[in-house]
Amino acid sequence: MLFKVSMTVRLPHDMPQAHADELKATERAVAQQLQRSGKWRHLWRVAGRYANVSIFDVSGADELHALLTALPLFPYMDVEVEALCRHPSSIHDDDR
Ligand SMILES: O=C(O)C[C@H]1C=CC(=O)O1
Repeated sequence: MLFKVSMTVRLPHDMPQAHADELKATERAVAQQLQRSGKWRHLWRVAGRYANVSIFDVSGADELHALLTALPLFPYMDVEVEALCRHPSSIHDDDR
């Protein structure tokens, strides 16, 4: 199943820079591993914001929930999830 996920990161202003840097580095490693696995299909920065729009390809909502809540930055994110289904006019076979 495909899901569109919008994540907005809000790190506390008083978080020590070293802790923020460590969280971001760990998040990057996890995100890149999930992209290599094919589960995190697209990752786009929203221009001008500390936010992204992503497409996940997972078995269902339970797997997506497990992946998102395991992200190191999850405690500092606002997350919005939308389930996607095939568009009848799409010419692509890989969008289901
Ligand atoms: O930067 C972000 O949008 C937050 C998060 C998502 C992937 C990643 O590496 O960090």
